Amino acid sequence: MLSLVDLRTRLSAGDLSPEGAIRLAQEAIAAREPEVGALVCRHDAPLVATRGPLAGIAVGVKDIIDTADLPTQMGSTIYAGWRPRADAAIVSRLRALGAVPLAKMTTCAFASVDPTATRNPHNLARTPGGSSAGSAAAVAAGMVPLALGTQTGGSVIRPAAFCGVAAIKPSFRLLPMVGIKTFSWALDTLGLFGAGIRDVAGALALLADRPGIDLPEESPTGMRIGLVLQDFAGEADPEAVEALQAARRAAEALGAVVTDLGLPEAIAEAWRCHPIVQDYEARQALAWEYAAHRDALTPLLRAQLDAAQGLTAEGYDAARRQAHQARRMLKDVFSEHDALLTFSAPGYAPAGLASTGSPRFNRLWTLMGVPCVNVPVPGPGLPLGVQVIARFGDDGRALAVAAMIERGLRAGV
Ligand SMILES: NC(=O)CC(=O)O
Repeated sequence: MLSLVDLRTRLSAGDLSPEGAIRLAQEAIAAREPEVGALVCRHDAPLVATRGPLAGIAVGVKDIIDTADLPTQMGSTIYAGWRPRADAAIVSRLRALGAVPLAKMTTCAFASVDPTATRNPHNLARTPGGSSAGSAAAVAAGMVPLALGTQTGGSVIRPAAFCGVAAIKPSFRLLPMVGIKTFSWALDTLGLFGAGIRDVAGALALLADRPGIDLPEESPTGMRIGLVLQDFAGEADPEAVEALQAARRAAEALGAVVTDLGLPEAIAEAWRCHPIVQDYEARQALAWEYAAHRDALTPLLRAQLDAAQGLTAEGYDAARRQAHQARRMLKDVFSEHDALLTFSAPGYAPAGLASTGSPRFNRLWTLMGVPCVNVPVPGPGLPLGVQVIARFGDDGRALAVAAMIERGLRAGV
């Protein structure tokens, strides 16, 4: 994979030019795209800035995020050829930092659940996950060092786990959602994919203009970590359970105190409320598409919006009250824990391309608005990941604990 940190080191040392770094991405895309299918479209001869902390960094942009110089098609025929007038705020930020938004990446239609044609680079007969399918697959295939995705349920963390890459779904609204097609305004969150935790941390610190988010010189010690099985979300597959235990061992070997933690029922109830909030808002956010182009909607999304027609404002308001109560209770949990450790996905990437997998281990945390980091777990089989979660606004701690666990796992402790 292309490491953003390694590329920046070579660029700073003058061992690599910005044009040369972009060429590395273009060559990798040419080599892997035919079998992976992560891209929707790309610049063949991009303008390459020579100044800025991200000069020479090629970025993949999920195709619900507006770009003024490339079409934004939402993964839907309804928006075939659509050309936004302006860049989304995050794309403008990338350009201001010198980065090159090189390609638009495949997405499930409107960032929901209908699968794309993108294949998992680790096993082309399996899904890369969704809805940020192309972003996760492109980083995993070494095509780009950084990719943007979004998460409403589990669309950043789950594909990152399936593809074996690092990713963060940051605290809610840490990054601007201006210029990104809305599915659920209470949930939609921009996320980042990179080769490793340090790559994602460095990118987020720059994009959010918060240097404190980047990894500290020293790994944190004595971290109090709550290991959460989320049994209300169902069982995880044996390989996911083993990956979680390996992460626990790695954390303990590096001085963390890991305790099994059950969550209060009010938080479990909020997990059940996520789909109500999501689908009630999606019904409004996609009202035009549903009214004017229902037959052109992808089948799973069409069924999802059909079912959403029966949701009530009263039910939506009750779900939001439950989420608010759960967020308050989660603050108490984080008064006794520095981070939580849980599953990133139920197990390996599902076989075939018919499903992008289940967000059942992700959706609660999206509703809570807390920072979530996927840590790839090395192993002989298909990629697996575990999820490190910190309190709202403490993205730097989530990344620091994730980097500690990543280091322990890589060292095989
Ligand atoms: N957009 C989403 O997060 C949906 C999903 O988890 O697949």
